[in-house]
Amino acid sequence: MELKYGASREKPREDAAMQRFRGHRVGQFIHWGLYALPAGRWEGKDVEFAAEFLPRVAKVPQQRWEALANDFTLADFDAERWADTAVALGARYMTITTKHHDGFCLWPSAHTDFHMGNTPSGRDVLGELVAAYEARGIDVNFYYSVLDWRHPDWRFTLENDADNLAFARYLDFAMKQLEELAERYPSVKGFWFDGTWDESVKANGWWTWEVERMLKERLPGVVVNSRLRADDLGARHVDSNGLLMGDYESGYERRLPEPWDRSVAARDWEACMTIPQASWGYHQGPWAQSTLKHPWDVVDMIAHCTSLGGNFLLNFGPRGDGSMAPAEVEIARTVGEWLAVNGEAIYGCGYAEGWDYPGWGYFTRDSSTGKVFAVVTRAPASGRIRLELPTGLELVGLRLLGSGEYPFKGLADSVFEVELGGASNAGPRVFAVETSALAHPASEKEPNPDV
Ligand SMILES: C[C@@H]1N[C@@H](C(=O)NCc2ccccc2)[C@H](O)[C@@H]1O
Repeated sequence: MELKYGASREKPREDAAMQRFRGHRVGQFIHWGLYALPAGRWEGKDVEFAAEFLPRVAKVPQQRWEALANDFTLADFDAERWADTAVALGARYMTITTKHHDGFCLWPSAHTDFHMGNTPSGRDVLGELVAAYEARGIDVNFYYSVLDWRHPDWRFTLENDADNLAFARYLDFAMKQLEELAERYPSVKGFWFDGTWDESVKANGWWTWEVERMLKERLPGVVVNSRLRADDLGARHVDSNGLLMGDYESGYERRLPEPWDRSVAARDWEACMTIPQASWGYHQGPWAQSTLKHPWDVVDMIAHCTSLGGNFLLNFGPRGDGSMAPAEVEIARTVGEWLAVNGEAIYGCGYAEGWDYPGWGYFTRDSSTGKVFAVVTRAPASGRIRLELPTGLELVGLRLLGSGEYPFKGLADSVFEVELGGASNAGPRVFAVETSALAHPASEKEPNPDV
């Protein structure tokens, strides 16, 4: 059907900026704002919900929440140290919350009084972060919440003309803030929009289309997530013709494509993930701190995303004083050490066409060399994995990354077995899989009939 505000293309972007973003595979998400000060605790009680939702869940009066800006001293904020955490993680890009749902801005915005300029330090947090990360060759993306609990013209629904007039003023305010971000920080590589699920935004697909157009006009190459977009009829992420809006699908929040499904690989996409079970902002309570993910589970998620052609954005929630939480830094270090040895199977890699899901982990393929990797994240109890190659291929070499040539046994045409031995304390093993065409015509693999 004819859409004025639908998808702007039918196929994935193939320009250099998008190829760069796609090849990054691993990003660092950062949620930092006033919510890091109470850190999930209000009036002496732990609020067992996402820390960045505290003002809503604890029904904090607006003035009391705004007063937190006076305590936002940045006593231990050091952009260089944050950027060093991204290097330790092996992240190739970082996405920072410029403004979350509470409306507080990490830059001195000319369009509101609720920003860093009106805090004791007055520091331009965004400016310091862009400089520190880009000095280390890490691209910076901006998260921006369209949802704004504080702005008087924000509306969840549009019930009457007064609502429409107010929300038009709000959309104008948000557009001006986005123009301001593009103007002040022109080296930014992408925008990650959030808070676009309400009826008010869905009824203004034109505005979401205009935002994407404006950013791409001012910042050629900039990458925009699908979560910004609604079409003429209010369809989100994917328009009413089934075409992806924005440049990559961003619906995977605290979840990955389950079950593993090769159809996901048809689009660019990114999954974002918390380190605690369910808080993006730092939450000091045992409800969050007792649920931190194991580094090897993070590695599994990274390989899962890569195997389906997606990026993985791991979230860090710095504390109220600006320091990174030690437990999160430790996870970053462990994952980064794994990537330092095995990143060859992740960076610049994606879906391995023709290689079935093996169950014990994932196959990935280097998008430029075609080299295939086996990432073993769930070693079977048998201590061995079965490598089933696409029909007509035979295994000519196996290289354990970080180690060297590795033995294997042929069981049948295109079926091989690899003894893993005990668990590795260096985390999931990765093998580079070298194949060649079978000398004799391969017998077709027995298809599994629909029994
Ligand atoms: C990337 C995440 N998206 C924001 C969000 O509102 N997600 C939906 C949500 C709804 C209810 C509880 C927590 C999160 C979260 O606060 C993070 O910023």
